[in-house]
Amino acid sequence: MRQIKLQDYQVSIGNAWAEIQNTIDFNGVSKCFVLVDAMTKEYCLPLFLEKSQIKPDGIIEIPAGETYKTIETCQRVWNELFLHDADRQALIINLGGGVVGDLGGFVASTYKRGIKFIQVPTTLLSQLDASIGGKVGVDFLSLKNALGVFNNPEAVFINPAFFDTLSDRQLKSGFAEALKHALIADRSMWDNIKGITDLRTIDWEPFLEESLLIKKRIVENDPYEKGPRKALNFGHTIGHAIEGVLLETEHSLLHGEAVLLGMIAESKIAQIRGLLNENELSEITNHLRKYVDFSFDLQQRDMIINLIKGDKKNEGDKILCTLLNAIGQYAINQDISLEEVEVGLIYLEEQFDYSNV
Ligand SMILES: O=C(O)C(=O)C[C@@H](O)[C@H](O)[C@H](O)COP(=O)(O)O
Repeated sequence: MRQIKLQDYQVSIGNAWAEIQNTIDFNGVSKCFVLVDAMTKEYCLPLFLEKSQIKPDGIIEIPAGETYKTIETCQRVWNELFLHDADRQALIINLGGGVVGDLGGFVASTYKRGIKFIQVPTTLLSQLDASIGGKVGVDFLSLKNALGVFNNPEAVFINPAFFDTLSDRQLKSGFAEALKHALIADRSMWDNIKGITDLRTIDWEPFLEESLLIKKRIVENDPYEKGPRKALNFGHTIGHAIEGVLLETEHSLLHGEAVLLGMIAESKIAQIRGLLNENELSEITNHLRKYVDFSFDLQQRDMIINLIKGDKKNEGDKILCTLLNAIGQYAINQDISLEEVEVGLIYLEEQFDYSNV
């Protein structure tokens, strides 16, 4: 078991099951609820209850999938908490992927002006991405995480044991966030990661720790994303827009898949701006493309552009994107034009020839 200490909470990686009950006891909790979605209820909850020996006062279930990361789903959960007479000493354990963690954290942060919560992320994506940094929220008007707050959990329990419940597609999507951490901050991690050929054989505990230490450094330096934390949004200006547009279509993508596409398109923009050279762009594209084994459709350009214009990082009319200026180095607040976005999207289409799915 490994531990990462952040300013006001701790992340345990590995078998720390008994620590979950200890955290509940330490916090003088009146009632404890476990939030699951339909998938984690079936595939993760039995293992979680058996190993942690927790006896929750209620299991609250929401439907699975990004389309349910909405304020309407929050209302259902708030309603359940009221029905169970949850008071301000109640605590929610969010057992699931990014949607459960982000939405559950938001529900907890706003219920009776805030109750405590614990994150038990079950997907590779949520373990690497949403688990630390305190960003909680929901989507709105197709804009990803448009409503939300920064609020830290009491503790985070990460366990690769849950990866047996993940499909290869989910695993690859989650891996995108590790690729992102390496690309923005660690050239040698990138070189190592390029050597990985089979995600199922990774020794996860040290791998997760290395990747999360990058994120920890960034979020502790800038918890409210005034500056350097924007580095973590590399690939997200274009990625979030693609994800949002495709969300309700038959070609919907997982978050990490959209971020992979975003990282490729944004690397092309960095190259035309002279931040990356041709070789670096090819190296990034050639490695990231190994994880792009899904089709995608970028034809709804106007909608993609509209969502890019609504990105949280923008200021006024300026689209402020995070780009790479070398492998392992980032440049925030890059004021990119719509023409450059178009070049990035065309580059993506050319790489994969998925423009006519
Ligand atoms: O923790 C962060 O900060 C990140 O930007 C991590 C992202 O990978 C993550 O997807 C995040 O939720 C996106 O944040 P948002 O504020 O752009 O919605």
